[in-house]
Amino acid sequence: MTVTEPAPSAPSTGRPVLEASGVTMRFGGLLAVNDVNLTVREGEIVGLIGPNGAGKTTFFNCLTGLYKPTSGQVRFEGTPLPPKPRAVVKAGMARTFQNIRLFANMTALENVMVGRYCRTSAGALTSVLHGPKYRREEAATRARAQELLEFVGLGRSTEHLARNMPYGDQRRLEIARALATDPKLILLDEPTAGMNPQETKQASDLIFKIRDSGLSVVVIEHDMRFIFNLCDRVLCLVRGETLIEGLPGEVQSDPRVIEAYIGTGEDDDEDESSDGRPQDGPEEGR
Ligand SMILES: Nc1ncnc2c1ncn2[C@@H]1O[C@H](COP(=O)(O)OP(=O)(O)OP(=O)(O)O)[C@@H](O)[C@H]1O
Repeated sequence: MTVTEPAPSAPSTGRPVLEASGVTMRFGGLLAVNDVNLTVREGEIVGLIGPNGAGKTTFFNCLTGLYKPTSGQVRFEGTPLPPKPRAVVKAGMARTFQNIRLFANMTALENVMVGRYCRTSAGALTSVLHGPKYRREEAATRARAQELLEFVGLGRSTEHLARNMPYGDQRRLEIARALATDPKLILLDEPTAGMNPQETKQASDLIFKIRDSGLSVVVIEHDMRFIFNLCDRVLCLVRGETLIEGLPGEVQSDPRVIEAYIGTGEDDDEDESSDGRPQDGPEEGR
């Protein structure tokens, strides 16, 4: 796992935005996440890595209110977060999903406008009557959505239907929609999955730009080069538990991390594909 470019410098010790303590999630007899702690500070980019089934997405789901953790607590800017997705978004936390979840038959602009509605105040009646308040808010929502599309590099695709957009653009559109909720923290679940190297580079540039605009970022990825070049800190989960949390260089060189991904060699017959590559290994620089 070698990295050619240096990792960005670690941010100053900003205020904690997100504090997860002792988060545990059990599905019947399966302990998917076990006593995981994570603090994300203002302006930080934190990476979450681990082999398939390590509990990364389950942990994200606990942070964003999709799952009520079996035990543990999630605090956002010092206040406990109720395990409800809407409350989490209102508090200032947005996310994207491993599998793209856009409104396929809506335009890029409409998709981003949908994300914006959690911050508008026009009630149902005002919306139906299309009164002046509704029209003012609608115009502001449209303008902000346009601005966000430009921010993510999709300024020329506003009227394209989401389903007709290239894969990398759809991922960027999802990020724009998440940004439309005015988050302080954004969680990205495998933002470069299926991307070619050029799209991956653009994704990393966009995440730096998001951080530079004042947000904190947590990102799940299997692409190790991407993670170690991007993040200020990295948390590695294995079988639902924290294996190590530290600076990218520390995590990258920890033999337990390498072992967790590629195994000790004892199970080679089971773990390797026919061409000898580990099936569940880190996808470096894909
Ligand atoms: N809703 C659920 N019900 C039961 N088991 C689940 C559920 N969601 C996840 N799991 C199990 O919890 C464990 C952790 O899964 P999770 O998807 O969080 O891992 P991951 O690290 O995100 O994996 P990947 O990198 O493959 O996306 C796995 O064993 C998975 O099968």
